Amino acid sequence: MALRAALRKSCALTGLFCQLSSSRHGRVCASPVLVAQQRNSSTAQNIKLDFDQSTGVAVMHMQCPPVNALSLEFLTEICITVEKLEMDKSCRGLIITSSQPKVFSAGLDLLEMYETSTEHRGEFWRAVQEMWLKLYSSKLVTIAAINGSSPAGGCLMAMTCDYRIMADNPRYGIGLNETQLGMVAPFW
Ligand SMILES: CC/C=C\CCC/C=C/C(=O)SCCNC(=O)CCNC(=O)[C@H](O)C(C)(C)COP(=O)(O)OP(=O)(O)OC[C@H]1O[C@@H](n2cnc3c(N)ncnc32)[C@H](O)[C@@H]1OP(=O)(O)O
Repeated sequence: MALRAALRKSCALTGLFCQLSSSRHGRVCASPVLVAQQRNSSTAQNIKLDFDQSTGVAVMHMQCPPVNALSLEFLTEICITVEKLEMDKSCRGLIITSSQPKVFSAGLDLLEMYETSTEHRGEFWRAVQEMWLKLYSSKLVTIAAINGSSPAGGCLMAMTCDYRIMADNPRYGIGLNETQLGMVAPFW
């Protein structure tokens, strides 16, 4: 049973990798084939979603300027998008990438933790937890196409995907640097 599930995931993955290509400028991008075959395209405020029903692959472009900082609102949008895709039986895989130049995600929105109420911060951290648990436990094959810097919460997001592909550019950094900000991840 477990083996069958693993095989299913791996077959779906082969299809997903075929749709990723990288340009000479160190950017990872969805192949033009995907755009041409696209059946469904929807846009939430900070997310552009391209879903190709013929392959079952969705591409979630994060477009929350300037650096895709993960605010409560943005985290909620991400969770709702993943939930909707999971409910669609024709969707097998999800590629997460960024529309912002040079940055995949700057991590948690620092302004959400600064001079906000205890109640708001509680809601915010619950949304952080929901985001990574949702991705980590998703039945979809998930790939982070990391086309820019991805510190802290951005790294967490990428780590909770099944696979990560990062653009080969020495200017792009990735890692869990939040302790440098004096921040300790809460006990969940
Ligand atoms: C199981 C649990 C495990 C782990 C728990 C995870 C805990 C996670 C914690 C966090 O994520 S805390 C956030 C940590 N993030 C950072 O430290 C990133 C800081 N930012 C940068 O390093 C850079 O901004 C950059 C992302 C590399 C982009 O650099 P660039 O030169 O392109 O842009 P610039 O620095 O000029 O920034 C533009 C603009 O964006 C604002 N900004 C940047 N990061 C954030 C952020 N995280 N939150 C809110 N806003 C952010 C920055 O202030 C600039 O705004 P301005 O134009 O108004 O000045």
